[in-house]
Amino acid sequence: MNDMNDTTVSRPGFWKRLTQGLTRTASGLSSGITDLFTKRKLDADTLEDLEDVLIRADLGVETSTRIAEAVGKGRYDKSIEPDEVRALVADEIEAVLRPVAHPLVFAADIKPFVLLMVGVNGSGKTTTIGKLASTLKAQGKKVVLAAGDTFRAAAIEQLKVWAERTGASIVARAPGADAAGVAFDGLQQARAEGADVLIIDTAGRLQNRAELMAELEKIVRVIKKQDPTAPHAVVLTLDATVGQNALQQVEAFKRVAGVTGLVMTKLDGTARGGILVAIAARHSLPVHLIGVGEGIDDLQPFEARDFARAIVGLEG
Ligand SMILES: Nc1nc2c(ncn2[C@@H]2O[C@H](COP(=O)(O)OP(=O)(O)OP(=O)(O)O)[C@@H](O)[C@H]2O)c(=O)[nH]1
Repeated sequence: MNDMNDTTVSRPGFWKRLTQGLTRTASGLSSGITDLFTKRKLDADTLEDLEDVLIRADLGVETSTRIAEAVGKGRYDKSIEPDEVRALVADEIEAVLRPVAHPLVFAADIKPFVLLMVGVNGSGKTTTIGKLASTLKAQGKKVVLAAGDTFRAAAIEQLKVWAERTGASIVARAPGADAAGVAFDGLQQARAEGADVLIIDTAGRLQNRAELMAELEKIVRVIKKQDPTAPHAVVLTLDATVGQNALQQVEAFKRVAGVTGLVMTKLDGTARGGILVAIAARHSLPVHLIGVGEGIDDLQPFEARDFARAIVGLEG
């Protein structure tokens, strides 16, 4: 089995990118906690304020309430250091995230392993495909990319660039072509080449949900004609900056495409990175990777403890 945790980035480099990327969320949470617990006792009021700080970072009402309760347990009317509160909050967040932190595993006994990438336009699908393709190539795997976002010429071009960069094969047709046809050809080529992994890009026009649904369903149908067990993974990319809207996207793509795991990008672009915690609490879907910056190296394996500590501004 191969997973995406085979990272060449060193631990200090990884931690630096993560904390830098999460600065906006961390400073909101960290200073919120400092303001609340400096020279103040822990009581119902401070806990309510703590809950508000957590909700403002988009952790969701339910999770925020639970965390505030856990922090308060056995500590009423005592003074408590902000750092202790940060540590308690981080522990609670880690407990929510630990069950969902799973690397994307490409089972070696499935050949080709078919990965369907879904997500709205601009959510980071292409960057994720590039990252996965280069990691797989570095592991000596043979990869085929299928340019199934036939709606936009730029999407096809971008994927071609990634194929060139990583040495993956690519199957593409002209803009406007049938996406399911591209997926079908992609699987055929992957089989003919004896490829290990086929990654299929798809369009993400959520504004036309009926059409998108029909297109994704058709892609899945034609893939199954060649391999009834495929797709073996359906990964949804989510842009963290859309906030609560991300929860609706998860619902929609779960229904349409049977999502098996998530990648959350652009956590560096928001002070509300707690949305990942809200999604984890609500959907229990595996989170494979997180994006904390523009570069491909900013797309990192998702580690529950590191994320939990980084978003409250604690050291690793
Ligand atoms: N700041 C930041 N930018 C990111 C991150 N991930 C992706 N991006 C940028 O977001 C933009 C969209 O990413 P793409 O990978 O092209 O997204 P896509 O979903 O394929 O988008 P389309 O090709 O437009 O459908 C690009 O400019 C990326 O560089 C991230 O974690 N942080």
